[in-house]
Amino acid sequence: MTLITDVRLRRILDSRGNPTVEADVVTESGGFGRAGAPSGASTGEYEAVERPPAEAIAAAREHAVPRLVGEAYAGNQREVDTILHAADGTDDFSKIGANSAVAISMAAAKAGADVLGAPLFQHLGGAFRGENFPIPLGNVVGGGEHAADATDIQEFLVAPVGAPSIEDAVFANAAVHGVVAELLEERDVPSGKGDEGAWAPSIDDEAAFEIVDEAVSQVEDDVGFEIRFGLDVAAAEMYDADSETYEYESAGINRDTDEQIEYIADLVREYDLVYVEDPLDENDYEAFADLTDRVGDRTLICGDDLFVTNTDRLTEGIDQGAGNSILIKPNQIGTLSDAFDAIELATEHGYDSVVSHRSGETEDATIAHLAVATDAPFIKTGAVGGERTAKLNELIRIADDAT
Ligand SMILES: O=C(O)[C@@H](CO)OP(=O)(O)O
Ligand SMILES: [Mg+2]
Repeated sequence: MTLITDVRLRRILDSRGNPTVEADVVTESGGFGRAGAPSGASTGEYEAVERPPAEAIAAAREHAVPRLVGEAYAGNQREVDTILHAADGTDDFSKIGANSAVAISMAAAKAGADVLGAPLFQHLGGAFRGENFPIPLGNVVGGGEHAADATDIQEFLVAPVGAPSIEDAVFANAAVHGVVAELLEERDVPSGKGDEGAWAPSIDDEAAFEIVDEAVSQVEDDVGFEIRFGLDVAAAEMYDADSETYEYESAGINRDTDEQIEYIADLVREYDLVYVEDPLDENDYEAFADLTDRVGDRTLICGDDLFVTNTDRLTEGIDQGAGNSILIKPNQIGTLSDAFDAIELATEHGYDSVVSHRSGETEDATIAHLAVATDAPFIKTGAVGGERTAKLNELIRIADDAT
């Protein structure tokens, strides 16, 4: 029933207004799945390769589609993803593009779920999933590669750790986003939004810490459950290999690796941060391990550009004690099966998985299902904005048995 009878690929717009790949997968019995590839701005050096969409589509039509149509079963995700790898033939999807690969992989999963008549999370995770929900990390202030003339730290992320339900959690994050706007206005700081819908004011990181800390406390008092916050430093974007320093442009400060470790450890203690992503350069496992030694017992040290959802890189991290958490972005590695493998390896070794959006997104909500299917403790998918709320609202629907 899930034999694939058609795969169609097209260019659509992503949230930045750039083209991206959308895939439709149709099965013999009329099952249908559609998925769009997201796209990063602060991409890791070791990610699978995103090709220009028109080229990725042409290459996938030539090499992958003929191997799938009439040959593969959408309900057999491993088979679909193995074929995508074989059709590509490289280590990093540089032939058909990780954007074509991930769109087809996710569309096939949805077509498989459609034939089964099951919600996607159940098709992917089994009958006993759907009870636990990830804590949503909501980006409320940001800069870095996601907005010009804003904070050096890329993302200030609200974590409603005490929320009694996913609905309460999602609304709490949106409330903090709203209070941040009020606090900026009180200080006469004008602000637009960055790529992920976070406020992107022209302030330094110190001011951002004060504002987010205050906004979190206000909303915590209102809602009556614990809310904390964390960061995506995206430090690889700040790191200058020649001077071997992290450049904080808005503050006019450069920190060497030891100073960076000390600075982040101090922030963790001062603000009781629950989460710190990419605090150090993507090539520096050793510094990650050092920081994890110091504060890994009280916060998550998460590798995004460090691990790129790649089991080889995660294995290296596990061996060295680098971090205690991994960001999971299916398009970084190219298929859902690969993303699953990374989550399973992480779980086996006590690393928390954080399923994540990209800064360039579509309305696709697959990551909401992936997080529930794998029982991931966190999801990072923004706080507001249509392409972000697509995932958040899908989590609310899953909890309401309405998918
Ligand atoms: O760095 C990140 O974690 C992501 C998502 O927030 O950004 P981008 O998609 O630009 O890599
Ligand atoms: Mg990141």
